Amino acid sequence: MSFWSRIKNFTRLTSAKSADKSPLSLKERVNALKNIPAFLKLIWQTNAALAAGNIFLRLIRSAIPLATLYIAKLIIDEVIRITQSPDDVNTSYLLSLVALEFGLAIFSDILNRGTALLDSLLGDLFANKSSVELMKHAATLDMAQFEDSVFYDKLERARRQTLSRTILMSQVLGQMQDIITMGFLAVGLIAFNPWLILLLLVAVIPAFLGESHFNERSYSLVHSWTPERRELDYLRLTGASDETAKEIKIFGLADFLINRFQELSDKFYNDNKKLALRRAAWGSVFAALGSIGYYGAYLYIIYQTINGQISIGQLTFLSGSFARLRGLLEGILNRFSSIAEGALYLQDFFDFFQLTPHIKTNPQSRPFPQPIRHGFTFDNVGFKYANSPDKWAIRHLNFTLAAGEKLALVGENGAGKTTLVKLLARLYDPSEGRILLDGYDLREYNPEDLRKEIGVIFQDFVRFQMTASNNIAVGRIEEKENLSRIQTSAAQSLADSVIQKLPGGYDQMIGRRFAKGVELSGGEWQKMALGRAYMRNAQLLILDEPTAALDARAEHEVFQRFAELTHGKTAVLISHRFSTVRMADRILVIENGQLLEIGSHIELLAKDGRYAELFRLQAKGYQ
Ligand SMILES: Nc1ncnc2c1ncn2[C@@H]1O[C@H](COP(=O)(O)OP(=O)(O)OP(=O)(O)O)[C@@H](O)[C@H]1O
Repeated sequence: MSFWSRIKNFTRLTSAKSADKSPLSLKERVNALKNIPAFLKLIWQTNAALAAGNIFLRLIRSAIPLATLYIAKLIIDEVIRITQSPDDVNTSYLLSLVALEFGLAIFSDILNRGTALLDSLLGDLFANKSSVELMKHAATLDMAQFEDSVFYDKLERARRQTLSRTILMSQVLGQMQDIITMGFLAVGLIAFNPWLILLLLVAVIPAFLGESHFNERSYSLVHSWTPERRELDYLRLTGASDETAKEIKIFGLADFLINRFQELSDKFYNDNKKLALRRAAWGSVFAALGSIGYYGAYLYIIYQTINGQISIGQLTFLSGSFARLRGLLEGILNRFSSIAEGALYLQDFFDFFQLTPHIKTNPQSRPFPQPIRHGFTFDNVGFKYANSPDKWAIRHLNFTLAAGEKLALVGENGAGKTTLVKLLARLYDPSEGRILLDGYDLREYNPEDLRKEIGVIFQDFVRFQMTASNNIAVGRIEEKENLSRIQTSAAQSLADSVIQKLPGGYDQMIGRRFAKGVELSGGEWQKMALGRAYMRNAQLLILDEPTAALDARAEHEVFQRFAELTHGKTAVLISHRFSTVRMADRILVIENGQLLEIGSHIELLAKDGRYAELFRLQAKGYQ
């Protein structure tokens, strides 16, 4: 088991407040710092050699400032010695010191570039790896989770983290380096006068507290704006994309979208501006305090030099050390608060990995029947979508879809046909009742085994911006190199005639998104999608309005083939066209989520109920 898959064990922290907008407490902020070790482990796991090299170079770098300052002190003292003793003008020691400092400068530059290079390589690898892990984890989650806006906010924040976390990585490593550098410099300063260190701390701490306060405010602001930022992204995309351009132009929607974008972005800008102004004002006050501390210490050192207690070389060493220390300490404290802020964002990242699907593989799962013997039985099935908890999408459904049967679902828009099919494919579990397969609850089977045996083409099937051959192969992606299987499936769904007309044939890129892509018509896309169902060769085939965009001749042909090719297989068809529906063995009429009638075309016509009424209504339209 990789570290990534064990992420949740390392991050048993209070979950960051996802949707609420209240600022985070100090405890939550301190708690978030516990994410840093887990984060460092992730980096180490990404590439141990690069991480070790990075730490090694930084360790060496941390000793260089002290060495440089000390050599400078020796140089100044030597220059003064030479100027004060004209009899001894031997400069070889002086020159060797200058050469040493020169060598150190070159070495330091090489080290700087080395760490920058390792940082960027490691950062890129980390960003790639976390994106991959994010996609992998998202793939394990349930449909219902994708329809939940709180989930989307988490996903969104985690997605943003994958890139910006590389900055946090450099910050954490830089922090370690600076702390060691500071240790070296502090030893020198303490040897001279420990009070100087105290003066330094007093000068720097107010700035640190101010910074952490403002970082926390800024995190809360960004956090609370996640839904609005998602809307901003959506508006930006909708306002300028090939998929929306047509309707935006026809309906003249550009101004409507731009105004909404402007309104939201202005509000965010203003909130941000207020915070930035306060931060700048307080920042100046704290910086002035820091300067007072520094110049106080400086005066003290100068005074000691005038009194002859220390040499000019020591003066430059100490004032240099003090200035470096002040810079370092300020940097460390400020960086500490931005690391703490980064750790809060990291919490979002880990939070996402803590989400677990409800529909899981059951370790004692039942082997999937080969072949299905009796079929699927809906036993008082009811379902509510999590985002509409007050409304039953379907309820009290009792019927059996027998093995080998072709069942058509008929009903008005929103009646619950697609929902029924989604339950059959176990994209969701029923809110009440159960669905049985050959007498056992669907939950007793492994969801992956079930999905392998089901081929569903939804009405909103995906128009993959890929080659023609891949568009069909997605029905059974393991067979993507099996051109003859792809071609056979294409022939069965009538997609072959579409593909033959494409300049690149099966290798033709489809869709407008990428260079040289060819766009298809709605019906042509549908034939491609139908090809996926044949590619699948599953025991249960579900076609959810698969022919809505097909012309009359194509539809007739598609269904004749469908009937021949799925002979003996179980199939569910959803269609508003009764010419198609009547070909099914039985028809289930669904109304407001409930079963109204079920029977063959002949039986339902004889019953003279809703089906007969709708059938006659449509037939009249063709007369
Ligand atoms: N993801 C969802 N979240 C919340 N409610 C949903 C969701 N999908 C569908 N619904 C609701 O569930 C009800 C049934 O929808 P369903 O898509 O099953 O209808 P349908 O019979 O397939 O309709 P159509 O003929 O228009 O495709 C509708 O009232 C719809 O608003």
